[in-house]
Amino acid sequence: MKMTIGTPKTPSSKSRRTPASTPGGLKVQEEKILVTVRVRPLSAKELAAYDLVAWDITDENTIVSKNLYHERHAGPYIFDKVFDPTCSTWKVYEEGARDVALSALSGINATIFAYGQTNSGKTFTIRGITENAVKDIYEHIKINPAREFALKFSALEIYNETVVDLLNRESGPLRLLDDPEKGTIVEKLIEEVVKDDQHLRHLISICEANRQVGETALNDKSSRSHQIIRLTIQSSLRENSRCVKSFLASLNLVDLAGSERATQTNADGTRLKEGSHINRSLLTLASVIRKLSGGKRGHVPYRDSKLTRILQTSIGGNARTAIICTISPALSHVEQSRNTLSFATSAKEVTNTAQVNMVVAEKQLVKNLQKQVARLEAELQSPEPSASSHLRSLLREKELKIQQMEIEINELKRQRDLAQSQIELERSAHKEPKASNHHGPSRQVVKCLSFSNEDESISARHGAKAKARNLGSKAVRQSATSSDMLVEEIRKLEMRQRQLGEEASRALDLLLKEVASQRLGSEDAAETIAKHLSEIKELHAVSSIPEKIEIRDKATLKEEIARLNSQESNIAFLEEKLENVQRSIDKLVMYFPSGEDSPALKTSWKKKKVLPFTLSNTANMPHLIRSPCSPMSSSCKSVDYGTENRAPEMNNHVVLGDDALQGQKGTPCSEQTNCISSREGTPAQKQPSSVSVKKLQKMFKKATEENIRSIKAYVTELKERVAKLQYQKQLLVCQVLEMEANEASNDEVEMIDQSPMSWSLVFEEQRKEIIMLWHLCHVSIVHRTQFYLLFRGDPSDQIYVEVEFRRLRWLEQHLDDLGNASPALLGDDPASSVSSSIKALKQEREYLAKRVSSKLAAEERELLYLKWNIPPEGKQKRRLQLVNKLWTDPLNMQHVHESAEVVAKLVGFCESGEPVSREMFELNFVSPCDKKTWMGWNLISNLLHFDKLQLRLFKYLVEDLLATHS
Ligand SMILES: Nc1ncnc2c1ncn2[C@@H]1O[C@H](COP(=O)(O)OP(=O)(O)OP(=O)(O)O)[C@@H](O)[C@H]1O
Repeated sequence: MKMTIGTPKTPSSKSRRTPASTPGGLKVQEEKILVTVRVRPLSAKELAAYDLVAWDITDENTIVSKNLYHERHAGPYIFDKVFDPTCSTWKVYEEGARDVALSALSGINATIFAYGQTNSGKTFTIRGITENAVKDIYEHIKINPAREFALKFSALEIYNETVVDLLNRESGPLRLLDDPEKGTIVEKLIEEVVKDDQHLRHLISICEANRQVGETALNDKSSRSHQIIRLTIQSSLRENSRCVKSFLASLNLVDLAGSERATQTNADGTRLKEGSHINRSLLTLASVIRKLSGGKRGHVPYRDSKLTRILQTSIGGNARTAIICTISPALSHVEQSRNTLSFATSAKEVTNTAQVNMVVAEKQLVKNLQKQVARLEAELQSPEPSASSHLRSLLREKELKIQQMEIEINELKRQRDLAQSQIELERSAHKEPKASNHHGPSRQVVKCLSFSNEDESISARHGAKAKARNLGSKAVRQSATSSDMLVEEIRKLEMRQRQLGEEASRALDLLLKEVASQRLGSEDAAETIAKHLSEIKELHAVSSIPEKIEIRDKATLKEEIARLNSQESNIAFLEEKLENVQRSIDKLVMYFPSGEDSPALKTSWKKKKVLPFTLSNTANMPHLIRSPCSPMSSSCKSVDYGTENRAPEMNNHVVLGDDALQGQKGTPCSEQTNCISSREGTPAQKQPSSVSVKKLQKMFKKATEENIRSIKAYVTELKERVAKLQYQKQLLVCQVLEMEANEASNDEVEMIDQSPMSWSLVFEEQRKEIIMLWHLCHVSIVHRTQFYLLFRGDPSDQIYVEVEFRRLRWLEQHLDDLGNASPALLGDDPASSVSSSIKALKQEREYLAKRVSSKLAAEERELLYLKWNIPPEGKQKRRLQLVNKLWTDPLNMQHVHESAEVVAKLVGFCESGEPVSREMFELNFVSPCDKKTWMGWNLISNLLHFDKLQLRLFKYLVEDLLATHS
């Protein structure tokens, strides 16, 4: 059967046949391999030997042996073309290779083989084909400016079944690898990007020079190897187009080694070996072709040789293939020529299935289109063909808009009625001048953060809600009152800051006493502590705050912000001092002999959570910030249940209370002399006389150790509270800024109205954005959970949601700008902030994973693993896998909700059963401790880090604001 040859649409092409596969078409085109025969002229040697011409070419497709000696007749052999000795290489290219070769320009793989015995003219022919193909390819590129072409060149040699890179012989033997997409690939084969035709010709010449050649009896420069030159062509339309725009294909130009049998070369051992290898590749090629030409299905031995593995797609695969068989006309080589023609006869029966290869993006495009088609088909078959998902979503959108408009109309109507009734009131007021002003500031609702204590805040909220009801559920903010409230809040915070400072001083006092009474550590330690103490006291003397504040106008508020900002350094100083105290304690703790920290002691410490001192905690607790979920709660409980200091061993009665310590001052105890005088008068004395002095001594030591540890825990707690304070202040500043902004934009409109309905819509939108921002900024998932569960769209949530949204937006922007870091504004190295946020989040997840076993019952755990698709076996622990899945899909609200539920369980959020105050939200960033771990502090550190970034923004904004207003 005659084959059909496709041709790319090139103006220079003498297109005679219908293209097998149009560029861009996806159809798989079946076609036979194009097989031609070229008979070279008799060589000088053959002429000299009076060799006879053994073949007749009866027409352009037929060759037949002359049957000179009336031997068995061979032929006629019919091929796609038979070229006589007078044919030029150009003609051979035009009629036997061109169409196939140029298919590569339109995305179809192409391979041209030269097959024949040694000295028959393979190299001569393939060189000519290559030259002409290069010329045509560049011609085509030139006349197709709309497309962009990218060419890559590679070349290899298979010699003795060893693959060598012809562009880099030194790289040694190359391995063949199987790629699921690309098929067999040659590992580490150099692919040179071709700049132009000259460059390409240069690369070809390098390969020629590098080709393994050897001398045989038949051909002085007989090539003993197979050479494959590969040109990979990618082309795409320069302009975007909706149609398929990018093709990728390879053109292989294959010069095979001599097809004769090895023995015929009269070679020595070495040659035999080469010959056998050559035969192995060629024999495999022949058997592959035989198998495929027979039309039999079954195993095709492609993998039996390197040559057939590499060129697998070219023989019976996704490629267009042409084989030019070269023969000598000489009678002396008639047998070999017959073999070649017999091979060629088989080859022309092989069918290839070429198709246009598109680059991945196009494949994706097609996949998408197929999906779309499938979806549309499904929709067509659905019972409601008209209600496509797109239409439904459009409809929903419209409905929402209508709802919103209705609300707005109602609101406008209501306002009109209100205005009318106010006019009425005004009129009647003129008539009754004594009428009191019922619409004064008391009716205005102020949304504010209240930190004083829970009772206060709750009542404030209730009050606010009651007022809000009076105004018909209208949330109104008015600047003057808000300013007063805010400044008051700031004052409260500062009071608390001072209280914290005082507590820190007290902790230091106690530490000093402990050091003095127990003679712990060195004198240096005592001195250092005394120094810190005086510094803290000094600080508080300096930063004393006026008790009563009078806020009358905006200017005062701005001053307040400026003052507040200058106070930051005091907080930082306090933090630093607490750090120093911490270090002093650490030093002291180091003085204990290592064996002291017995497991029994540890257990006792963990279980009892006793505080050694009455401290000032009991007295101060009501004034301190508490939160049901804050780390404070655990320590508060321990204070409530008693601050008695129990010695860790037995139920002895050693009490190291504050008073006891006071009494011990100046009565140092010396262990070496077994003296227990410092404890005289303490309940320890009441122990039975059988208690040995040594035992008592041990007990004292342990009790002292506990005291120090308690102070340490206490200082930690103070540090956490200072951190929270810091955060609250920043939130306030944010509120102030927001008020200022609102004032600026609403100078004429004094009141900001927002109906509860429109707020709920805004809330939903803003919450979604916040969730996305949390994800992008790697915010703590405990924080996300608490925020998510606390703020569910109540009108009073507005300020919190706005503040959160605002700071996250800034943070996101800041993270975005990392590449162009603006150190002038940001100060520190911002890059570290991203990585540390990610690190902190990772730590947090690890911490939460540890809590899975203790916080969730086995059954509950299993259910969760099932629900969250956690396999029983995996590289990571299941609990970590679970936690790692939480809060990872910000677009899926169900995922978000379920994540929040799991995290809430893990941190024990709200597990105390107490209602959680929104106003206390910012105190709840720390996971409930469990003082056993340091996680609480880790989280707060994370938070601090986060806030420091914000702080820079606030300062910048405040300065900007002040500058604008001044
Ligand atoms: N059609 C042709 N017209 C003129 N000379 C030719 C033709 N074909 C081949 N020759 C000449 O015949 C000789 C052998 O050709 P060539 O080296 O291409 O053979 P080959 O089949 O590649 O041999 P080997 O397998 O040993 O490499 C060369 O000198 C070449 O110039």
